[in-house]
Formats: sequence, structure tokens, C-alpha cells
Amino acid sequence: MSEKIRVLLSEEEVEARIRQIAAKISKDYAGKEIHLICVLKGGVFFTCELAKRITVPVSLDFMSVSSYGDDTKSSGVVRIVKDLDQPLIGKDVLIVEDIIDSGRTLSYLIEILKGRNPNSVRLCTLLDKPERRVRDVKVDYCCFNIPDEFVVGYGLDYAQKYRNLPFIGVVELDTEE
Ligand SMILES: O=P(O)(O)OC[C@H]1O[C@H](OP(=O)(O)OP(=O)(O)O)[C@H](O)[C@@H]1O
Ligand code: HPA
Ligand SMILES: [Mg+2]
Repeated sequence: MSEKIRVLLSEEEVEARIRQIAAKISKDYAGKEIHLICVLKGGVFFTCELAKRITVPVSLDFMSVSSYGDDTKSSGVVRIVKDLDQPLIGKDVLIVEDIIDSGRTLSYLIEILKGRNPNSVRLCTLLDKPERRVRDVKVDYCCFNIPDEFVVGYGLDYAQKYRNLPFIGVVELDTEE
């Protein structure tokens, strides 16, 4: 069994939307500094593209959590694989994610990060699949709402593959082989 990738959002569409969201964030945080938290591994490409276009001062930290492993279904258990390096006290934190699907990862993460006494915590995601939600998550900035399909590219993987695709594609399993 192999898989094919159908383009859902082209590189141009994604880049244009990231520019818009970065402009909105820069406006909303005028006069402040943003502490960006990249949620590894999926959030890494979006974080870089977004951070480059934000015009207020930015600091960066990384956290790695995993709930999908190599599967297309969440295990339901969120694991911290790598924690942040820096404390969050008094910071205006903006979490940057590739996708909010069931909402389990982010509802867990937001609770943990709020407990570290930041000044504020907001969430920015490249993709949102609202149909799949099992946990409530407040999304402050979202580039695209997408249908309930398993997507790859721009940091998103299928069994660790396809993260480097410069567009968002849907995985279509080819069962004929
Ligand atoms: O809303 P949810 O259903 O929790 O799914 C979203 C999360 O799942 C994926 O991460 P994954 O656990 O696959 O780790 P990865 O980012 O290292 O690929 C994705 O990057 C999000 O972090
Ligand atoms: O659609 C998806 N693709 C890749 N990883 C994911 N993690 C949650 N949803 C997805
Ligand atoms: Mg993943």
C-alpha cells in the first residue's frame, strides 16, 4: 500500500495567509514583546515563517510534545518530550502550532503553561479542524480551517514523512498495490 498527496493549500496561499496573520499579530502586540513558543516538531516550519514576518520584538523557545506517534489517530496521551528552556513569568506568550485537531495537545499544553505565571497566553495555529474537536481550545489566530482529512506538509507528518513539503496536502491511501 502506498500513498498519494493531493494539494489542499498551495505554497502561495499558505505564504500569503501567514503574511496577513503576522501583520495582525504585530498590530495586536504593538509596544510589547512576544515570547513565541514553537510546539515541535510540527510547528517548526510555521513558526519560522511567522516569526520572520512579525515586526515587534520576538523571543523564541521550543517545546516538544507528542500524542500521535506514527499513527493518523491520537493516542489520547500527551507526552512532553522536551520542555522549555526559559521561565514564562511576566511574558506575553504566543503558542505556535501546526494544527489543532482533537484539541487534546493544546488543552493540555495551555493549562501547563498558564501555571507558569505568564502575563498572557494566546494561541496561533496554521490549521484548525473544528469538526474533530473533543476538547475545547480557544484559538486566537488561525490561518485556515480545513475539513476532516489527514494532512501533511509545512511541518505536518504522516509516519514522520512529508514534513518538508512546502504546501499542505491530503494523504490519499492507494490500496491497489
Ligand atoms: O489536536 P490534537 O488531536 O492533539 O492534534 C494536534 C497535534 O498533533 C500533532 O502532533 P504530534 O503529536 O503528531 O507530534 P509532532 O508535532 O511531533 O508530529 C500536531 O503537530 C499537533 O501538535
Ligand atoms: O491531519 C493531521 N496530519 C498530521 N498530523 C496531525 N496531527 C493531528 N492531525 C494531523
Ligand atoms: Mg505529527
